[in-house]
Amino acid sequence: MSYALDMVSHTSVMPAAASLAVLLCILYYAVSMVQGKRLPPGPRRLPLIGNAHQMPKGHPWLKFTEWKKTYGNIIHVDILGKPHIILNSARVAKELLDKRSSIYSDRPHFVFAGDLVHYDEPFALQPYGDNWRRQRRLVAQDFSLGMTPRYYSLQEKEAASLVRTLMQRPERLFPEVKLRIAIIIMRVTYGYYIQSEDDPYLTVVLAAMTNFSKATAPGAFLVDFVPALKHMPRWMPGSGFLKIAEEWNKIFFDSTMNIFDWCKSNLDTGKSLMPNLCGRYLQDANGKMSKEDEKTLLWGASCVFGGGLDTNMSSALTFYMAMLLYPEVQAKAQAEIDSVIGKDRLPTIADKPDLPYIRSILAETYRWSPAAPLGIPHAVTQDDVYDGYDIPKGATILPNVWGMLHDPEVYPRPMEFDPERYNGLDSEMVKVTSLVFGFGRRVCPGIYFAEGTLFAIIATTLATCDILPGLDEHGNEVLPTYSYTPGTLTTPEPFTLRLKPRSSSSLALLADIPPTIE
Ligand code: HEM
Repeated sequence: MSYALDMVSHTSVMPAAASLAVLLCILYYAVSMVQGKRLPPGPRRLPLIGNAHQMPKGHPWLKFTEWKKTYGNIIHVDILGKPHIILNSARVAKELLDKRSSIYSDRPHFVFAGDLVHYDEPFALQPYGDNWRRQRRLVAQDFSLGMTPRYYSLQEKEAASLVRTLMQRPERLFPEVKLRIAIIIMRVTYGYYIQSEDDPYLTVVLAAMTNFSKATAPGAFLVDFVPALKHMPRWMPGSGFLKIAEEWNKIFFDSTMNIFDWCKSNLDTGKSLMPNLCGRYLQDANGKMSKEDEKTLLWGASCVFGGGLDTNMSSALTFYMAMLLYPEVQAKAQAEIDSVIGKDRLPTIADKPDLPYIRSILAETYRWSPAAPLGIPHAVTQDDVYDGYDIPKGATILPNVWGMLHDPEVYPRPMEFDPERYNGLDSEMVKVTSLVFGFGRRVCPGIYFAEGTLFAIIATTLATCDILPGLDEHGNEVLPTYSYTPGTLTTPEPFTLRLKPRSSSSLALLADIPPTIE
């Protein structure tokens, strides 16, 4: 969200005068389009660049939350002529994004990431329309509430493996959480079992995700502000970004196609483990899937990794961080598990209805630090009016989910991690999940699946271990601070922990879970 002033990257330099002229024309046009409208209030704009200079680089949700005091629940900012509407209240977000979802379900258009690298082939970034709908249906069906129990045992096994490894090698906290979540996702999407961090099917998809962050980093590519540049001849100085786009496009296509092809060709050999998303639809088609349907499945499936990895990882790490900072919460959770489940077995995901305090910890994890603090931006497809304000067609809509979940009037002492604020009531917890997983027709299709993975990690860790702070070189305990990476998806900054087995029987229970290779 820190568009503008740093926008001319080293990758997209072109003759300055020409680009400036094009930019000015576009800005003039864009500004004249919104003139005469009664836009929501917002910080004072400068000519042409609008509010670009005020957009915070790191954690814009904090600034937007602060702006709420001055401008209120619905704020307009102009970034180089592009209108952005920030929603600071859950009520307004729901009224627009849920109730008016027929016009608020588009995505902003990315020129570099979308038109050039084609990251908008998967439905998560597809414009609202038939293609989006067809892909989404396949994924949403496979991860619907009724379908996710098929994956419980996998999620439980991987949670146990995670805990076993972290007991021995706590320094692997971040990479191990990532690996275990990646294993789960690859297995349920393609039937493929990642063997190690160096697995080429994994490394290529991680490379594609890294490039995606760079490609969508606000201001990284001038072509996003001057779309005509995408037609630049390749011999012209400053066209280097076209070469980058081509390279990243290849990595992205490889990351999507190779594993899909593996799944397709290993259905009959039995190596592609069932059930899995692609395998299921391919098997149902019995070799007669049309090219078009195959393409829909290919791109739809590719969203699972992109949508599920960093988000789940962020929440799992937030949980560990919270347990270090709130040992009393940890102790209560362990007491609940001991009294409901006992010590003769590990809790399972199916035990969730009987463990309200663990459910509250999960809800509080989402609330305390939502993985996507500003959700994923929507765009509006036609002019609209709300509360007397004009919302122009094409505006980017940014729900400030972090701000909504840290509103002291709704959540007193919002920076405290306090699972008791829900009184064990699912009706209160759902108010959190109904924001954290997004809105309207775009709501996250992986919500039940994500909850399974996180519940398994939380319950297995608490049942078997005490979660203790890491030690510095002098043997002193080091507590983490609430500090998060910048970006659309945010993750805790590195911290350390130790997992101490609660008893020999908890070690034995973990040891009883078969090794993760199936
Ligand atoms: C803690 C875990 C997760 C969180 C917090 C989360 C959050 C979100 C959010 C905020 C959105 C944007 C919704 C909107 O546009 O309003 C989203 C979309 C999406 N999520 Fe998740 N997600 C999580 C896990 C997953 C998982 C496990 C999957 C795998 C199936 C997944 C797949 C997707 C997809 C494909 C979209 C795009 C939906 C669309 O554009 O139609 N997510 N998620």
